[in-house]
Amino acid sequence: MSPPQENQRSPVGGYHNRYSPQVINNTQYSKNKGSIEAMASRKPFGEANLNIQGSMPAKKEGFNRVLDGLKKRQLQHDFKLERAAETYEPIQNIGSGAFGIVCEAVETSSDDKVAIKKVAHASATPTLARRTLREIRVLRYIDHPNIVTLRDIFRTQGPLGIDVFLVMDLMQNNLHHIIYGNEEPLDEYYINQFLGQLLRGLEYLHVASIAHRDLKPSNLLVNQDGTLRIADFGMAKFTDNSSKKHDDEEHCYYMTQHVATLPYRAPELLFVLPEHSTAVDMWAVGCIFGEMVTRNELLPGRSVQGQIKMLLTMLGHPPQHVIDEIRCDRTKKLIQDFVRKADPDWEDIMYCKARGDDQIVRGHCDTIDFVKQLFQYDATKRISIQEALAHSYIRRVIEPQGSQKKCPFRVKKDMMQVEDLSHQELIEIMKQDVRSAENTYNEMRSGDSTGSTSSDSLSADTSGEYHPMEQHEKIMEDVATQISICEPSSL
Ligand SMILES: Nc1ncnc2c1ncn2[C@@H]1O[C@H](COP(=O)(O)OP(=O)(O)OP(=O)(O)O)[C@@H](O)[C@H]1O
Repeated sequence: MSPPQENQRSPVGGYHNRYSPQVINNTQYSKNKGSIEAMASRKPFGEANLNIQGSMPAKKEGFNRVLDGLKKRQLQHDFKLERAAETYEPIQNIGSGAFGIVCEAVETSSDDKVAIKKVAHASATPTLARRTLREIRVLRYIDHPNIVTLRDIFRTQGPLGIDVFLVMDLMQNNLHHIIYGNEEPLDEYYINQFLGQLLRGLEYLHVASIAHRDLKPSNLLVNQDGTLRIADFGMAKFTDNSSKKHDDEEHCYYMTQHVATLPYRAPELLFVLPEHSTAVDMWAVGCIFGEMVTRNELLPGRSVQGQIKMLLTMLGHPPQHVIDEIRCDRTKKLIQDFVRKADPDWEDIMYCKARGDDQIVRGHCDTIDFVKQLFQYDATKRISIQEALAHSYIRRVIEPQGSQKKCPFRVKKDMMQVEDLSHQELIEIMKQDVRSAENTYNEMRSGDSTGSTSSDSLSADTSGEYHPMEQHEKIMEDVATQISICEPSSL
């Protein structure tokens, strides 16, 4: 059966489900060819056989009609766009997470396909408001080929507060589906390409001291041409010394609320260590890389305690100085009482997890060393993004790129502010941000290139008791003194 075409009607009615488990065509699979020469002999990446196939069984017509009707009603219920209904027409639900529902839609003026993420009642709790503001503030000024593109923001008034809608470029799939959508492990070529793009997207963020903090395969979106973009910035955070007091609170939060996805959670979050930074993402990179190679989660814990035991079993004990820093007595005791295991043999771990088919790791010292460096218990010893990009394994398998654009300085400043706001302030600033973004995007759509910036719009609105712009500027001043970086052009 030939693969369904994009937007072809599927046997069950509605559009072909491009989000069902997908397949990488392995016709180009060639074991042990990880070098740049081997990559060069392949088709250009844009033409690669990254085939997307539907896997929905045919169902009876009547049943399908009912099902379609129900889905349509659910979509209409979830995506009441109010004024924005003139601009966007929702087509189908394509994904949901703990905080958002995402639909595919068409921008009526351009016929472009977009993804709309709805964060329902975003103002209802401080956690939701902070998550939403973080996502808005990271994505608004970011422009990078490996980070999802935000096209528009708007809000509606829902029964439990504000519903915020983020409109993004539509991506066709996510890495989770791609890893598990095939019987065979992922082609080594794609593993390296995905890893390279993930590292480049992270470099852009980490250089600006922004940690994503929720990296996992389902948050890495992938298109048919193999482009990978990092998505879901609800946990993203500016990480420097000045945010330590919040880290303390968040460590407890992590322990109790299970915010970040456990199998990708770094030990400093899991063990309640005093500090964490962009290094948490590098641990997750190790987990994602291992998962691409083995088609199995490397550290699949299902509870905080289970995850800690999983680490101890697979990776052995943390060094004593790391244990000494743990402030949660229960965690400390759990680790101290746990039977000591030998240090990990990464070749064996990958081999065992891959059920004996790990062509990428077997016999490659540099790959093993790369993995070891990512799984350092001590975050200060863990490989940084720059070290990872300079590592011999990465240099062997990924073509070097020229110098990258810098993340705008305003993103750092805006992100810093998010962590200091009370619930009420979060709501006010979120409204301000959405309003100013709406203006900017509307002006861009209507071709007005003199569109006001966020600061213009914010300062224009000074009604009411609370003055976010004053607060904003004060924090900017503080940040400017705290961070000794001078980038006047991006201010
Ligand atoms: N731009 C996009 N294009 C296509 N699909 C997308 C896009 N953005 C998100 N998705 C899909 O929607 C799903 C949910 O989105 P997202 O992860 O942002 O929501 P969330 O509630 O914040 O998730 P989580 O529970 O991981 O925190 C994703 O796994 C992805 O498959």
